[in-house]
Amino acid sequence: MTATGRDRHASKSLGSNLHARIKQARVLMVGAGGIGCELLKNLVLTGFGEIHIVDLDTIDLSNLNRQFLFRNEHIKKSKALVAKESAGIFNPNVKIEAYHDNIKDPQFNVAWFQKFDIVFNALDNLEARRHVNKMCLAADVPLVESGTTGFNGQVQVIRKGKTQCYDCTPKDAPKSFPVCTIRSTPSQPIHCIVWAKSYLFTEIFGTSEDDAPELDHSEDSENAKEIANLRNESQALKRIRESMGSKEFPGLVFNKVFKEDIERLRSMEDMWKTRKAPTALDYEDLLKELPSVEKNIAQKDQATWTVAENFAVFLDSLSRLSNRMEETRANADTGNSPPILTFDKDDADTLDFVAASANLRSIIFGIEARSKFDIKQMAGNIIPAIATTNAMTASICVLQAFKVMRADLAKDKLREQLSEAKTEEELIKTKTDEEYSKQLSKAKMVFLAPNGTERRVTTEGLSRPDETCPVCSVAQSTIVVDANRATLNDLIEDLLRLQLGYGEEFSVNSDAGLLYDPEEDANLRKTFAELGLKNDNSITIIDDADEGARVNLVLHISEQELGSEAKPIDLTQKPEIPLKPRTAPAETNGDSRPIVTNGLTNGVTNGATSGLKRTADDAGLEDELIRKKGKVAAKPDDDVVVVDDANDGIILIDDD
Ligand SMILES: Nc1ncnc2c1ncn2[C@@H]1O[C@H](COP(=O)(O)OP(=O)(O)OP(=O)(O)O)[C@@H](O)[C@H]1O
Ligand SMILES: [Zn+2]
Repeated sequence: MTATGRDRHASKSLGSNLHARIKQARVLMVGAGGIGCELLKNLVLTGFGEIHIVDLDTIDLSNLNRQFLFRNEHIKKSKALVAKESAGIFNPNVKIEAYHDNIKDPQFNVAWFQKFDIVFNALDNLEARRHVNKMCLAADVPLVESGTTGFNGQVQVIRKGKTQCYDCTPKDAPKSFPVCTIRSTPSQPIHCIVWAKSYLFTEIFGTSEDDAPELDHSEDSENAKEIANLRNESQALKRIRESMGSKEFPGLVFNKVFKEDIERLRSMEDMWKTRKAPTALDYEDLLKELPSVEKNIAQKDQATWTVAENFAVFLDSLSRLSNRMEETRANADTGNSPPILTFDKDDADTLDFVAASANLRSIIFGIEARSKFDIKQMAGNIIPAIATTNAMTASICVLQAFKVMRADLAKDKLREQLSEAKTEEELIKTKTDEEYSKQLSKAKMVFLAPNGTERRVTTEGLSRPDETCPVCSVAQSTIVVDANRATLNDLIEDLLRLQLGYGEEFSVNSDAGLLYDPEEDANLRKTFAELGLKNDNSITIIDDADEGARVNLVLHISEQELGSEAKPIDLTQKPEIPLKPRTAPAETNGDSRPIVTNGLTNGVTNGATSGLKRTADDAGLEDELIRKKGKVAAKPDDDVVVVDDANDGIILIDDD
């Protein structure tokens, strides 16, 4: 298709104004995985002028079934760079920049985010989502946040000061299990799988179970003694680890965890009054059965293995992993931290070990064994990623972005008209802001959820920011600092007291902790450099005044050498710092108060370990979907809005 042909159709569909804006837009897409590949295709084909892609990962075989920009020959190459190459071919008019980096890297600072008209998140973990949310708030750039889990999907438009941010609604921490259930009283296959993955595997090949998020170590007086016993067991296992590589090693490990520990547990008779007591396994007996086991049993991943088969896979994978540890150790440079292995559902050696160990434990406790295939899903916490869910979600992201851009357009147009009419600047600000809110209220929170046997798209108006949200209900500004000259006292006296009118009761905090409060004045004479405050760091001012306290103020540091006659520290722009809300409106948290309250009909607005697959838990999706489903299901979904203004385009992009 020629460029003009391409433009003609897009312009007709979207309207010439929006289309022109899209062609000039510079957008950022964070994550080039399942949603990202679909989204990039949409952005490129729509004709967004300049697209920047950030992804830290390389392409894996398991990505190819749904991340259609990647092919076999791309395995191990950068996702961002390959996505750029593949999608670039779709539309030569679009400029694409790719970064094979972590979005949390310091090069992607607030000033860098400010270059974009809109940001799209296509991520798979809470931490990165939270980071981009914060950066977009600091840079005052609209964010389209999205996530999918199986058949469920969600898209949310986030705009500073207008809508809820990603952190306005609490997100659940990943599921964890009490340590005693995992270590002493398992009753389900998942308990044995978590034991194999987060305890046995990590004690032998990793660091320590203390790091495993799936294990809840909180003690109460009743289980304190058992937890102490379990610690001793772990210590004993650590000692066995030292004999890795020796002939005795497999027998020592097996006897420890499948015999001695089980016999100790069994001897605690009280525990087994209401439960079936475990039965230890015998290493020597099982060795005798080995010759009868098929050689390629580990490949039969759909079958439920017998005790002997599990034993065979256990020994074989233990030996494969031990050899790998030995090799890593031999190749490691001196001075490095000790070599460790980490569980990866796609790493056959680690999966075989976890599957066989989990099943041996299940057999001991009279729990049904599972196939390796099932265990892979459960250990990887996997809800299968569904290509069509990603595709639908990615298309909704773009439709929502259109609405955000239309709000910008409307605001600019009104500003132009008011300026021509020589309207006062203050009034222009109020009017254009109202217009922006009104237009933005057409954007929606969109849910994709299976509803009975039918899959449906449902929407909900966006809510106003939560006034108690610690992330978005703060004031922000940037300060220029000559770090070798500016002292903490300059910040406090000149900037906070004189320019911003702070009183006596406030504190200054950095990521490292408290820098100043009325009782802590030891740092006053220190310079920013001496305090370790650098470019792109931020400090938070917490107002503790009894009366009229203002919300927290976050100041981003822009380090610059300022001439000796210039002030060593200054604000780039005077921030507006609203008062803290008087009462915490906890009961309104998560409701959908419209972002505009002036009687609009479609009210509303405002308000989903890298490399690991997204789960409902860490994507923070499932609860929210369940919470909303009942409410939105009743909405009629046959509202059709036909727009046929030449400048507004003819396709239907409204979904309310
Ligand atoms: N901090 C980060 N910086 C940059 N990219 C990130 C960051 N965290 C996650 N990502 C990227 O976000 C993408 C999310 O995509 P997706 O959810 O499809 O995961 P995936 O790893 O590609 O596939 P799988 O579903 O097998 O986990 C991944 O490509 C991942 O590398
Ligand atoms: Zn918030």
